[in-house]
This record gives sequence, C-alpha cells and structure tokens, in this order.
Amino acid sequence: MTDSLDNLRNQIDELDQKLQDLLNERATLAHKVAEVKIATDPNPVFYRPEREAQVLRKVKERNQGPLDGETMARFFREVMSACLALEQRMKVAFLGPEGTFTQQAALKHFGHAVESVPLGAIDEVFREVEAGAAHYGVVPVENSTEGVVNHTLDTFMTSELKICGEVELRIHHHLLAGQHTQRDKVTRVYSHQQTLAQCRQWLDAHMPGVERIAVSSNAEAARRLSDEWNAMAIAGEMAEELYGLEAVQRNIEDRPDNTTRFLIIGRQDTPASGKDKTSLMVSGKNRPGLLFEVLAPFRDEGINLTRLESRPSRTANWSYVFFVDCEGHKEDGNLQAVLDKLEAAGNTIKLLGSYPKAVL
Ligand SMILES: O=C(O)C(=O)C[C@]1(C(=O)O)C=C[C@@H](O)C=C1
Repeated sequence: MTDSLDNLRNQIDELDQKLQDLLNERATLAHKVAEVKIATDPNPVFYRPEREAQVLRKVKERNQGPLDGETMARFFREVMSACLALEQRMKVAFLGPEGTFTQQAALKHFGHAVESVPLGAIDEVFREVEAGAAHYGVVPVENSTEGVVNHTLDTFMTSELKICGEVELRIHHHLLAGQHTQRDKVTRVYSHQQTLAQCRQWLDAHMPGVERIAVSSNAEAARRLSDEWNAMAIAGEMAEELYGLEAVQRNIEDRPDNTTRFLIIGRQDTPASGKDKTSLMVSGKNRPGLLFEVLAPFRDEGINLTRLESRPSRTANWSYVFFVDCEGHKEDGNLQAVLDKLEAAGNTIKLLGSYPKAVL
C-alpha cells in the first residue's frame, strides 16, 4: 500500500515544523554563547573556525543518508552562518569585483549570512582586515593548473595577519555571450590572465584567430560584454548570472579537476581543531644545502608537507624565502620541535598561522 500524496505532504509539514523549532532553539543557544563570550572577554571573538570545522566534521561522520555528507554539511554551513550572524554580522573582504571565484569561495566558507565586500586588489584585502574595517579577508593562493598566486605570498612577507582557514573550489570556466554579442563576428575574448591560461588548449582548438585580452578579473570580463558586440568573455557561473549572460560553451577549462585554493586571513590565532595545517615562511642565509636543512627537521619529526614554494626575498638579489605548508598545529609537540630546530640553525621563521583543514 503506498501513502497518498496528501498523507506524505502532511508528514513533511510536521517534520518541517519540528526542524524549524529545532533551528530556532539552536539559534537561541548560539545567542547565549555570544553572551558568555561578551561576559568573559573584553575583546570577544565570535567567529570560531576550529569549532565550525569540528561541527561540520561531526555532521559528515554521523550522516546516514540518503542525503550525502557533503550536502548535509552545506546545510549546516548555512545554519551556523545564520547563528553567527545573530552573534555578530561578519564583514568579509574579498578580491572583487562581485561575481569572482573569490566571492564564491568566501560564501562557501562563511555561508551566506555575511556581508561580503569586494576590493580591487589582493593587498587591499589585507589592508582592510589589518585596519579592522573587515573582520576577515579571502584571497586566492594557488591553482592546480597554473600554480601559485605570487601576489598573495609576497603580501604575507610584510603583513602581520594570520591565516585562519582554507577553502578549495572546483573552477569551471564558461564561454559567455551578452545580449548584443553577434556570435559569428567575435574578434576578441576577455578574461583574467590565469583563466586564459587555464583554457589555452580549448582556445587554440576552437577560437584560433580570436584575440585574447587579459583584464583584471573574470567578472570585469563579463561586465564588458554589456557594451560590446564583437566580444565574448570567459568567466564562472556567478559572473554569468550577475551580468545576465548566456553560456555558449560550458566547462572549457583544459583540466577537468581544475581547483583553486583560497586562504582566509584574520587578526587572531586559531586554536587546534584536531585536523589542522600550518603555514610558515622560512628564510636563511644562502648556502649549499639550505633547502635540505630546512626540510630535514620535518622529515625527522614525521610531519607531512603539503606545499613548498620559494619566492625572491626582496631584500637581496638571489636570496629566497621558502613558504611551507605542513600538516599539524603549531602547538603540536613535533611541530614545535621543528620550529626550534629551524631557529637553532639560524633561520628566520614567520608563522603565518595554524588553521583547520578545509572540510567542505
Ligand atoms: O560555538 C561557538 O563559539 C558559537 O559561537 C556557535 C557557532 C554555531 O553556530 O555552532 C557559531 C559561530 C561560531 O563560529 C562557531 C559555532
């Protein structure tokens, strides 16, 4: 015997009522958490990345389906975002304009109950957070096809901000046309330089004679189509929707697993969440075996490296700074031992932050 549609919908209504009551009960608790934070700390910190990561991990671990763990975690991401907004509405600066992948990353990480503020350049995002005009910032740091975003790494050299989180985003690029685009007369295609690079093979094969013009962001490329008839843009879905464009061809990135990693920057240290990463900068006097000496303590303490980059130090020609990402939190005994060894060997270390591994 199958249930009637009315019967099933009545059951859904009853459950929705319960869910709604429970969500409000949860929000009341979050509000009380805020009161405790205010009562116990003259400078209360409302956003707690380590706690959020733990909540989301638990959601995934205990999930029984039929909804999958990712989907369930995304629901809870939004629930916590709304609860946090009752405590304090977060202002999050990102590399704009509106519609960039960085905005998408910011919303993926913080949920939609934050105020997201577009800024024109990576160092502006840093400055906005340093000045306290935004609580947190979101900047791109590396792409799986095109490699590191040098500007972000270089800005860390002079900034005191801390990394307090990471987000990974699968990047899909679409060839977009505007209302006025005459599709058979297209002579130029706009996009950010990194995006053009990520779609190089597709463009070579399908638009060989079309001029590729690099602009400041994919969203800017999309915006330009409103007053041009012989151009197309390459950008993501957010820009497509924001500027009312139409996709001529979807997913034109050369690598289907094209992913960009973004960092969340803030002014506080983040306590351990149980599954963390640490980012640091190491510089030492140029000598034979310097890199080997920098890496050996990590091996000796059994710490896994997740990334290693070198950048010119900008203090003297041909001297370098190493950017190291590793597993673990700076309070962990073995990581402490690594830091002690590196310092004892005369290297300069700058800890950029320990933060939860991306959950979503
Ligand atoms: O546990 C806290 O500190 C809270 O403020 C509650 C809560 C949540 O909704 O679970 C909300 C915001 C924080 O970023 C972390 C968690």
